Amino acid sequence: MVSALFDPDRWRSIDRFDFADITYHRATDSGAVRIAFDRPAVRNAFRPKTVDELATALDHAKRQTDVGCVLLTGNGPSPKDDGWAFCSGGDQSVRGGSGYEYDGDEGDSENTGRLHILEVQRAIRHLPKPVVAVVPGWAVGGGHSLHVVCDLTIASREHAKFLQTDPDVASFDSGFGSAYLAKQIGQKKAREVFFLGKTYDADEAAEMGMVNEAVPHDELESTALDWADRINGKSPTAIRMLKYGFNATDDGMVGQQVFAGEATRLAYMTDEAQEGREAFMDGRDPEFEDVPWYY
Ligand SMILES: CC(C)(COP(=O)(O)OP(=O)(O)OC[C@H]1O[C@@H](n2cnc3c(N)ncnc32)[C@H](O)[C@@H]1OP(=O)(O)O)[C@@H](O)C(=O)NCCC(=O)NCCSC(=O)CCC(=O)c1ccccc1C(=O)O
Repeated sequence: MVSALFDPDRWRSIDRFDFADITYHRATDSGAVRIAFDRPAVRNAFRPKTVDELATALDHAKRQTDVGCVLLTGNGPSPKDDGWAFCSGGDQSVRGGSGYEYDGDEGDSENTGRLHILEVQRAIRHLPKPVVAVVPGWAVGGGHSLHVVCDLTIASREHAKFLQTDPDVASFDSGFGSAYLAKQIGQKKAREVFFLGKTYDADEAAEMGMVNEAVPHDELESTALDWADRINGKSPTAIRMLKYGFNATDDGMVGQQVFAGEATRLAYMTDEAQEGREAFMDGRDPEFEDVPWYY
């Protein structure tokens, strides 16, 4: 069993990868993929191997031109105590002096500590399609930050719990996990999340503005798939440009670069751009006289 909330009739496994810490599935009847943390015994904490696998799955999902939505979730419940989790952040048992450490020779170079969950945050942020955090239980520490950076969050009314423990374990996500959270729920509330470390349920998190909707636990994944279907019914170009437009105001020159890159792609699709390229290849001056100066 992948997860108690997983409907095997609606997903097929993507077998080309040999993942140990995550599961990766493609929806049978919609343009969605499901990436799930698969370490329920430790509340789906991530170790460097988990982060590598996440990055690989996200990159694969990015390249699927018939996939318009990524669902990121956590499998469960825990075989130890039936507890549910989205993700409890970095696995503290493998945290070394300079970051999270690979087990033995898992890493491909020197076993220096890694903090590359931040690269996964950026991958989610820059993915040219929405990523939905599907939260069946605890979202804690770096797991909380992941839900924050996702485009949408849907949460189990019965089991989802949101908690920031970063300052308890002397960690600090001073990027998306906190500063972007403040854009979602306001400065006072975001500071409360980090400075007081209170636990919020799904309804409270929705009220605060960091969760889009709290739904019954049993309906969590089917509702998430409904959202994916809604997204897939819309214009891929419009959704992509909207995502990058939402990002751009907070992402500085990188946000502008990503947005401008997609604008360039659209421009490349015009006769005007074809003329520029063909003129260069023909060794002649380009003829732009017929191109209107749109207003
Ligand atoms: C998640 C809890 C609140 C759940 O509590 P509870 O339901 O009572 O369950 P427990 O009995 O505590 O846990 C069950 C079982 O799981 C193990 N476990 C849980 N979380 C972790 C974890 N993160 N690492 C390792 N193991 C974990 C727990 O030990 C139990 O094991 P048993 O063998 O059964 O006893 C609660 O568990 C909890 O508070 N967990 C710790 C949460 C935490 O502090 N996470 C780390 C925050 S820091 C972080 O995530 C850094 C991320 C990062 O890489 C980063 C890097 C650079 C800049 C920023 C960041 C960033 O923050 O993103």
